[in-house]
Amino acid sequence: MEKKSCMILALDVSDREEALKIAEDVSEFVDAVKVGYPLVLATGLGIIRELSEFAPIIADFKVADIPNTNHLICEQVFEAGADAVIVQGFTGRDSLDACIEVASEYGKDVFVVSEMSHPGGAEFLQPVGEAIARMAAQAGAFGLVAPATRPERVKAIRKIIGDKLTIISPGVGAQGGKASDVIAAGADWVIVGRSIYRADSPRKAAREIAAEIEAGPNG
Ligand SMILES: O=C1C[C@H](C(=O)O)N([C@@H]2O[C@H](COP(=O)(O)O)[C@@H](O)[C@H]2O)C(=O)N1
Repeated sequence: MEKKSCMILALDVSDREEALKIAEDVSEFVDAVKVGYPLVLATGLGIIRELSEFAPIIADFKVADIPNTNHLICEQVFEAGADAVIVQGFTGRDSLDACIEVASEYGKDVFVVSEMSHPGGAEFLQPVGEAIARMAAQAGAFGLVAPATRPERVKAIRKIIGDKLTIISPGVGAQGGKASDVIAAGADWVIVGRSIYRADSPRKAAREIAAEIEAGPNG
């Protein structure tokens, strides 16, 4: 993923035409589009290849099963044309290895969820987030998902992994996180959904957030 705007669009809409229109309208301001269950369950897996015309696609399926099932899921994800997949890390090293093995066969990337951005993310996952980050680095993952709502956690995780892994951070805007703050804390990309796709003009919203990132936290 080429870093231009440091922004990833979370395209959590459920209409195919709307998804394609928004992706086209904001494509110059985002470095990738994250597609998850809301859009895929509504429109089918083919949307991944359709959207890949506009940007690299991160398939956010939070893959979290036994190694064999993880292997089978990741094969389908990359066959569908995704450039990366988001997996959970709490299932342990063998399950993560299965995802990374498939990704390397396809020349694609794996992002591992270390900690989550919502309030419940502090209950069970945050206490083991740093251990998951270490495991992901040792396993050869491409990157981590870490919360833009807790920039201090991003800073702590960045300290652990150094520049070995890429950090993508959701939770900007609708969840209260600030894009420039979490980039300053050590994230490489922010993931933005509702603040863009619910805006009257998604293109204008994306341009404004990209400008905020460019200007920095004190800009
Ligand atoms: O901890 C996480 C993991 C997960 C992810 O990115 O993997 N996300 C996703 O990031 C997007 C934020 O959307 P919005 O809040 O900007 O509308 C949604 O697609 C969420 O599913 C989080 O929000 N927090």
